[in-house]
Amino acid sequence: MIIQPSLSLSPSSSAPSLTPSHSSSHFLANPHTSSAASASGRILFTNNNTRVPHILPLTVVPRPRTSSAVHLAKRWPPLGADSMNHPVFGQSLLAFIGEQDARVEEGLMPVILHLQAACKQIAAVLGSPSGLSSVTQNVEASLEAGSSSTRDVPKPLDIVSNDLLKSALKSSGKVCVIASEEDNLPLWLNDTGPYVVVFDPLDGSRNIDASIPTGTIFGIYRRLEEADNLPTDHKASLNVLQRGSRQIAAGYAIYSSAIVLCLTFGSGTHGFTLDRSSGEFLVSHPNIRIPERGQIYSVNDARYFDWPEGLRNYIDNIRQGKGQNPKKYSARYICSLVADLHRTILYGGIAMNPRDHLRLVYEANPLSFLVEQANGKGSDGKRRILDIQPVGVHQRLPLFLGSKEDVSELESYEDVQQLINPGYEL
Ligand SMILES: O=P(O)(O)OC[C@H]1O[C@](O)(COP(=O)(O)O)[C@@H](O)[C@@H]1O
Repeated sequence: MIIQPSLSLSPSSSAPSLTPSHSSSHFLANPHTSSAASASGRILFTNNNTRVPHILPLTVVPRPRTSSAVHLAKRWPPLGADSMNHPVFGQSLLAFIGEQDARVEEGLMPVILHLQAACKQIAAVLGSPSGLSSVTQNVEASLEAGSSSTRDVPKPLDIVSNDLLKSALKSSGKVCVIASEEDNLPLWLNDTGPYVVVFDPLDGSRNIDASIPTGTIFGIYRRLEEADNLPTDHKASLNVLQRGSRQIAAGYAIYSSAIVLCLTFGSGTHGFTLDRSSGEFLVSHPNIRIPERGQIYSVNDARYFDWPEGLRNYIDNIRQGKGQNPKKYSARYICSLVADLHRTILYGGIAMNPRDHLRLVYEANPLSFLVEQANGKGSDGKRRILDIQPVGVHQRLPLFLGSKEDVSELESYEDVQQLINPGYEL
């Protein structure tokens, strides 16, 4: 069985197409297309004044078993025999969350399934020529903003991704409130949805024009029933500003040479790779364990001279093999948080941004929860991320994620948070 969104294509459409006017995009559906095409999220956008794309409720469609697991095994030789011999290797996401006892509470399943459908749709748009046509628009947007930096200018694909996720979460019927990086305020959806979802629709989008990997990040909480009788604005804030330790699930999707969805439901972290032939996410990285210690650090070290002494000493030491690990570390920095973290989760080491830049609510908290569930550690350099009480939806902080021993060693230098934050141009 697979679950697919009851949506599809205009009969004439075989590839996603994004009109130049992203703000009026509309998602068209045709129930007669093949399930693989639907599940891979082929999308047609047209200009018709409808801002939020429509995603209809999910339905279950029978599907014969395929040899997808065999293809996956060929694709991931570095995982080794352990992962591939794991009993859930190659299982579909639906089977994984549906068949494993108590892995996911029943009410949460529609939320996860709508989220994964939205991620497939985002991936489809990102991978389409019309998605790439946003390059021109980005340049124009930058010029309009009177700056060479596009940091604060949302790109068309940020907005499209945001709209897809919002529509998906709304359609699930299970979400009372959402908070997105792209929206100033939380959005109250309904009074009875048992879940709260926070998300960054498209992290790393400054890289998009060069086809560098990007990602979607999300965290899920239970609705605070004790706030039910408060005014909407108030209860919306309280619900989205819960401590990260209260998350019941979190995930990210990385859009790269493979599209991988990493999820935790509070008991381990698992990776699912999109099988393009069937359009399904299949278990490819069961029960990920970050190595206790790695040999890679990831940071924008052009900022070295703005760093405090503790951080400079730490990086100087691990580069030279003078840290707790006698091996010399290598540097890797993509400047795309999800991609830098995904590598760190698989290979070990530490990924960081020491300045107040990344967002607590929808970046640091979900990623820390995933990392902890994979045996790693998430810190702001002084405190466990998941213990910090958020005070604002878009609150920023320094972030250090990765192998337990590497993050603990970093913390032992104490003075590791970059306090100078001039706002860099690139
Ligand atoms: O400029 P820096 O400090 O290297 O920051 C890069 C980080 O910013 C991000 O691009 C996120 O920034 P935005 O949320 O402003 O897009 C991350 O993906 C990346 O890790």
